[in-house]
Amino acid sequence: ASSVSGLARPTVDALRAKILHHLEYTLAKDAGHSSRYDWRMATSFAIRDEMLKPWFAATRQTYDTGAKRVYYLSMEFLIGRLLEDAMINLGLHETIAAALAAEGQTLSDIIEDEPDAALGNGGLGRLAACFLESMATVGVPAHGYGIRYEHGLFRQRFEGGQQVETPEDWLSQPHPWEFARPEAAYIVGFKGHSELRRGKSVWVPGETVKASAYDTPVVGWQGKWASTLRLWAGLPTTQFDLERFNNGDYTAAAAPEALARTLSRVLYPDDTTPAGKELRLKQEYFMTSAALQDILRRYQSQFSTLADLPKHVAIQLNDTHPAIAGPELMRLLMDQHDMGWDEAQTVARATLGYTNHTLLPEALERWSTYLMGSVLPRHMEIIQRIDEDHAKAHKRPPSVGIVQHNEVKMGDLAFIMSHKVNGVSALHSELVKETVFHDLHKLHPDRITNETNGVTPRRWMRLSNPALSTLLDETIGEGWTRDLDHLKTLEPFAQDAAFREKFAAAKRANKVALAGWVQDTMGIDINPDAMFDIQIKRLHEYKRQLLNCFETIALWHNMRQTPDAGWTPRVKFFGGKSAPGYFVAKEIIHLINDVARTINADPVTGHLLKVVYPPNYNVSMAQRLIPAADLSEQISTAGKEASGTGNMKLTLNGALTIGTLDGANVEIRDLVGADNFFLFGLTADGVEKRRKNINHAREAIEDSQNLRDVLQMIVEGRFSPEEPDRYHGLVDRAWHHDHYLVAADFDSYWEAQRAADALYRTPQDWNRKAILNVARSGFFSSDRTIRGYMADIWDVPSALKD
Ligand SMILES: CCc1ccc([C@H](C)CC(=O)N[C@@H]2O[C@H](CO)[C@@H](O)[C@H](O)[C@H]2O)cc1
Repeated sequence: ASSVSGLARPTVDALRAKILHHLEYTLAKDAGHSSRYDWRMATSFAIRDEMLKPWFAATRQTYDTGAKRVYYLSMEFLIGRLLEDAMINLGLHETIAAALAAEGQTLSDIIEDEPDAALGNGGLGRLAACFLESMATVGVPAHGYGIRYEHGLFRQRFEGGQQVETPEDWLSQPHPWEFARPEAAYIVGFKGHSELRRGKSVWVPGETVKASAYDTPVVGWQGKWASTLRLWAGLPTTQFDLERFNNGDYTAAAAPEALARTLSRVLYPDDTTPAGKELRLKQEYFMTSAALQDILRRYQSQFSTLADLPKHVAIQLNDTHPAIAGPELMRLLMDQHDMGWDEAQTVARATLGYTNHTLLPEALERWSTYLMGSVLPRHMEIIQRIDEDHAKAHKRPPSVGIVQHNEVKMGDLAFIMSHKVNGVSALHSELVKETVFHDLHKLHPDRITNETNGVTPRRWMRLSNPALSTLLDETIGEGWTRDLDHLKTLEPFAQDAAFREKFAAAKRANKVALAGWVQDTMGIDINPDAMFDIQIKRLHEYKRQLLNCFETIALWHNMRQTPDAGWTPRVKFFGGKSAPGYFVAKEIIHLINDVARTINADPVTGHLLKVVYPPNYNVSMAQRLIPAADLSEQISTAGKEASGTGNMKLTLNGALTIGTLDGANVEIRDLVGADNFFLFGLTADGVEKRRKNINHAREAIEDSQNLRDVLQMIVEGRFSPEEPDRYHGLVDRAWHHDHYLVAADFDSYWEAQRAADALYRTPQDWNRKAILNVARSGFFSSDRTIRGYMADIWDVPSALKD
């Protein structure tokens, strides 16, 4: 296989010299007086130097060949740490470890010292990060465009069991993986008005900022190719106002700077309900406009005819957050490049693709026409006219329309301005056709397609789970890292007792490591032979952490009554942040922590059940928890989780799933086999039907002794003796406003959990099923997902010749 760089790997001594070089010449530190930070930075710069080769080569080849480019526009990139990922993809992990050891440094300590780049909320942001790495591995000439937030997703800590947020400040230390690109800067306007000049609309912005670029290379597996993540920072367009400063009006003097920086100051921490704030709309336009200006500048440096843009450029919108791209691309083509209306619309539509990641009505962005009209007056004009064109071209039912009830529906705008729209799992894409875009689907029956999500096996297996990865390499060779379908060859080993032993040993080693970390960081003693039952994801009612919490209480209650009944010991892990303003989710966090405090202090069940909720769940913590999981909790109300990606990561790391027929759970179960999956609960259709019975919760509770006991204990303050009525609201909602059918699914969930208990007591059967889960989940590689986008949406070939 030819790699663009095709260069030999540096030796231990060469890398050791490089690290010492950077320590001395880049950090101006002498090895004897260097902190862990210094060693991390020097090591990062040494690795970064190795990333430049494939990066330059990929960039050069793309220019030389005039290859079609892919641009991924996203308000979020949940990257995590980069040092170890870069080492793994460059095949330098052992080499660096040896080089550092020779200098008395421990690689794992240096890796731990790196802050997560938490530039995202959850699934959508992490998917974007996995896609960048997969595009670099598959060989797609790709750029990601986003915002260089000074503050990523908030830090979570618990005070009295309640979530408290503090600002995240990953940039308080220099970030070694970015290159400032001050030459790549664009003016972005806001407000003002648009006027007709010689029959042409011209926008006169009321305020402007400068978007300045920072580039981070993302190398693929074996350093054969690389993609670029370009993040924009806000800078003032006006000079520092010295005169005002000299007149002592310091704040006014600094105002332009402050205003500009607010655009890239902080990530909005909502992952379902749009904040609907003006600053958020400005952030979305800021990122999108800078990206499109940069894309057209690069395009025109290679090609002359803008009408051919769709032949050479594919732009993917990561949800509606960059949906202003439709009107903005048309504005640039018309107002700055004199293209006609119809041609500009056709060119834009042929270039754009839109991915929908949620069906939750409250998550669909709608901007008031007033706000859109005041912040982006020219775009409001263009949106109106796009809507009129669409109305003229299609006999539309009243429900269809971008502008309705004084709101701009960004979903409809993205749909109408894209040549392809996709959902993120087979079930979700069908539900998108039947619900959120039902009428538009009728008008454009071939526009919606499906691209089931995936995850990168480099970070989520080879990096996170070296124990399993080494076992796979020894058993089926290491080809799986580039082509995850190779896992299929593992299938026969499920029947091999010796292999099952080794597989179980790898899992147990990860569980022992996690138990040590839980002891060190939380002082909780957990048994590594207990079943590690893990639910890690953002806190949201539809994800039903509450159902898991209710089952935990019921299990504890039953264990207490018959502690010697041969219960399967369990450790329940929870991990996840709630949006700061999401009161109900924060109450669920409080209850889980109150339940954990009570159960973990109970001597009767101490050896049978523990509940662990480490604060500040993030990418790096996921990498620590997932390899140690036995049971993966994917228990959302059917029809609500668009796909899920944690479910894929846990399956690929040998966990069995307990889940509903929702999102990608459906495809996981189809591939791993129904008898290797703990299914429970209503289907998406079943949910709609059951909801029609307004007493569905009360009836279910009255039918379930277990659930009634649980609610009784909670309402009595069993878990909040210091405030017995703390959860009266929560219990009332469980009886009367159980929108996500926690009660209706409780008993079947309980049964499924007991089935998991029983299987866990027969390790041979458990491990055989776990091995089959790994062997049959190669489909969930984000490389396969990217190849789907390349074929179905972007029409882009790989730049790598195999
Ligand atoms: C504007 C507020 C906001 C911010 C983010 C979002 C995202 C769409 C929420 C999200 O992360 N969705 C998740 O996307 C994953 C990747 O496709 C899916 O696997 C998850 O099922 C979906 O919830 C919605 C609304």
